[in-house]
Amino acid sequence: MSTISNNFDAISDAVDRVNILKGTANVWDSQSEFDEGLDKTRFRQYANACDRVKGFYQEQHEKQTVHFNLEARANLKNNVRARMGVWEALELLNTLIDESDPDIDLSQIDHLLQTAESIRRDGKPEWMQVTGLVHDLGKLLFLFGSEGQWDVVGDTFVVGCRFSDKIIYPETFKANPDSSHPVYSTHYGMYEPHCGLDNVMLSWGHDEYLYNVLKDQSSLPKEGLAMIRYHSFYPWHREGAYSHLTNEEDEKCLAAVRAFNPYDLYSKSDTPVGVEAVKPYYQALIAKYFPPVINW
Ligand SMILES: O[C@H]1[C@H](O)[C@@H](O)[C@H](O)[C@@H](O)[C@H]1O
Ligand SMILES: [Fe+2]
Ligand SMILES: [Fe+2]
Repeated sequence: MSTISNNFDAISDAVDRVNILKGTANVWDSQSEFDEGLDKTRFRQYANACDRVKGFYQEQHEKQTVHFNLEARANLKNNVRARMGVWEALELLNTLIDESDPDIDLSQIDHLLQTAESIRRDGKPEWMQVTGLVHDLGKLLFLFGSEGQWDVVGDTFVVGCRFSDKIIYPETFKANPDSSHPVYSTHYGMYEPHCGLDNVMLSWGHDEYLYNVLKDQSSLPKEGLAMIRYHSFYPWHREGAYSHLTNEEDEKCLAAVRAFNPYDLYSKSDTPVGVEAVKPYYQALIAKYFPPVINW
């Protein structure tokens, strides 16, 4: 009996995968609308970023300790911060100006719509468009009693092992007490070799928070959830750090996260999208992938 039901599970998983990829053979195409005519070198220029950005990372790199990260996760489990739908969340987030971002002058709803629209223009599947639409909604943490922006926005990195020199402003970690911790300052730190990203603690912020909210409250495929969870993990997805901790499963996620990245980063050069014009389209997509009310 159990074999039959296991078989059913396996078949329905396979059908789900086929449906996800059906008609979307180009999901991981490296070609995107940003491949021509855009000067990509003008993004993420941290060496000559303004003091706001430098100050942000100074504070973040000092305060993201293992101790803080354990507390943040415990706090997440014990609380529901708000109950609202995705569109309402988008509108609420619009009040935040992200201090970590050297490239954005627009509001968060503009950024999310630009990301989603650029994915849509490239003919990518609906689940990826809607992932683009929501990927930064975790920044709502800022309105839910975060300690500042340093525990909400910015690039992420692994805590609990030596801070990688592939993280931006690596010298600022000197001020983090974990830099001189007998375990956390070592190559593997508190981890086993190739334990997989699912078993490491990434610095707490909007990615990890939103992943935790949506993993049980959406029908996004695992690739979409990986895009959300790792989109700020530039030391890994762009710089190739942490290969001593990752496993084969992470390689599959990496392809998804890399496919997503250009839409997140380079759409910041686009002109703003008219919210009202695209609202009905995205509200229909939201209804397909999320319940009407989410526990945040
Ligand atoms: O400043 C940005 C911004 O906060 C993004 O939302 C995040 O995903 C990036 O990694 C970060 O560098
Ligand atoms: Fe983000
Ligand atoms: Fe983003």
